[in-house]
Amino acid sequence: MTGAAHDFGFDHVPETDQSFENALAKARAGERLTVDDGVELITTGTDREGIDAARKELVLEAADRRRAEMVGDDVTFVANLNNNVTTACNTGCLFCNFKNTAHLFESDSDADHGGFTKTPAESRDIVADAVEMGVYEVTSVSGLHPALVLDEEHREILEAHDNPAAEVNYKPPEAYDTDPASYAEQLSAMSADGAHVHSMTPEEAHHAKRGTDWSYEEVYRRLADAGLASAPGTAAEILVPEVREVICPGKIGTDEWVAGMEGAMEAGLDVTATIMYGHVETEKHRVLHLDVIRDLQDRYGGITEFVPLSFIHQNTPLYDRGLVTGGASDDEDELMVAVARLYLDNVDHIQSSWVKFGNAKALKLLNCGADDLMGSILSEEITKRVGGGFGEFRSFDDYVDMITAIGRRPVERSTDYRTRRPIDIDDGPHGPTLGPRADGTPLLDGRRGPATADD
Ligand SMILES: C[S@@+](CC[C@H](N)C(=O)[O-])C[C@H]1O[C@@H](n2cnc3c(N)ncnc32)[C@H](O)[C@@H]1O
Ligand SMILES: Nc1c(NC[C@H](O)[C@H](O)[C@H](O)CO)[nH]c(=O)[nH]c1=O
Ligand SMILES: N[C@@H](Cc1ccc(O)cc1)C(=O)O
Ligand code: SF4
Repeated sequence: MTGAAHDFGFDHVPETDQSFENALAKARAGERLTVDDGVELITTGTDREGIDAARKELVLEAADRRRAEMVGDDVTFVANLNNNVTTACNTGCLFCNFKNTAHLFESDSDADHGGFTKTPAESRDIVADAVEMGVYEVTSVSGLHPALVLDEEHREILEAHDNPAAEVNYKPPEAYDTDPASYAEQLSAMSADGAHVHSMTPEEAHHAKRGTDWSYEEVYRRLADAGLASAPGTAAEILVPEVREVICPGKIGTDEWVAGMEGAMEAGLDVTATIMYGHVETEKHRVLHLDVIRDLQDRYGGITEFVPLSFIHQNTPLYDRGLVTGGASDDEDELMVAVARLYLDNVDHIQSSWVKFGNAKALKLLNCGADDLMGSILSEEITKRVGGGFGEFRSFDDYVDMITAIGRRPVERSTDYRTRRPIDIDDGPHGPTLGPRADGTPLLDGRRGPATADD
């Protein structure tokens, strides 16, 4: 926990009855790891202060070998676009600078908040342009706007409350400059041109069922009927209550996050899973988090990939209030990816996120256990707004250059990884072929991605 500026008095500290050597031997033999094993590997031994460089190399090597055994040497990526609907959110997570307080979006506020809300028509136009360019997937994650509801039936239920703003975090669309309409209308707009819509984190699904007794399965079924194809497992952060109390006291708890993911899988959707690490948590919390994910996957099996999201600290309340002094170190990033690969023996794909790591480190992580290099993205907002400086898109030629530079084979994939196309590296320039309108034409030729709508 290099970033933590305080002793938070956590109950979970990295102490074990295991030795580093035994944990490494189990990892190399492909045995299922315990939490203590994971802690020994991610700390390079609790018997030593700090990270031991030689031991770290042994852990990375074991993870790289496991990656090769599980999924081979291909490096995958997807042609995708981020289309986030709104930045309005009152949840107040202390690591997030994506959101803006929702009352700033009200018609009677003249504050310049710098955020946005899109109407379904605007979302549709943005996605249609991207699909025309060859994009396969649209990833959409949004603030919990008080006017956003699941569908019209949900709106009626919320409006029937005596004081919906106080009781169920609901305000009518008329109160705002821009009406985001319902999740169902947004999903229907984003899927209209044939894109795979990857959206609705468990936190958003919780917002989409507030004030009702609907199950997560029911909610995700309705969302799937409206056009949702798979769900991102963000909002996970660190799935240990004592950490959530510090960094996101307004968010759903660990059990609720798990229930949301179960509901999505019960509704037949694929999901991803994430961890956001490198802030106040200890190495023990990181491994406890992996244990929650492995257990969920044992029971449901619908997690297609695990995405380690390294905390970007600039412009966040955690940093501004002096609770952290920075994010994870390079060693911590490498060990997070490696131990995720070794611990999650039931999740095939580990993603290296260039948005969070930049190109050089993202490539290095492909030799530490990761096998997927995310997506073209075209317009990235969450990391950019928080101060991350690694840009907003990667073209297919960028992907081919980067992946061949480390001696691996670039493969375009579908969101669910079930369709793959190895890229013929001699046949450039390269473009997507799996999207509904993709014909191999390059996604971008040095120009910026499609425009985004702003309030
Ligand atoms: C911004 S939220 C949007 C979706 C929805 N409001 C939710 O919380 O699920 C999506 C994810 O972005 C990630 N994120 C936000 N701020 C971040 C930061 N400073 N560094 C790294 N990841 C961050 C978190 O993991 C969060 O769950
Ligand atoms: N790692 C990040 C992602 N990953 C999402 C992927 O690009 C893709 O949607 C997923 O692999 C499913 O196909 N998205 C972000 O916005 N930011 C990231 O850091
Ligand atoms: N959009 C999230 C990350 C994300 C989204 C979807 C995923 O499947 C995975 C990760 C961010 O920028 O932090
Ligand atoms: S992480 Fe999501 S819920 Fe939390 S403040 Fe940011 S947008 Fe809102």
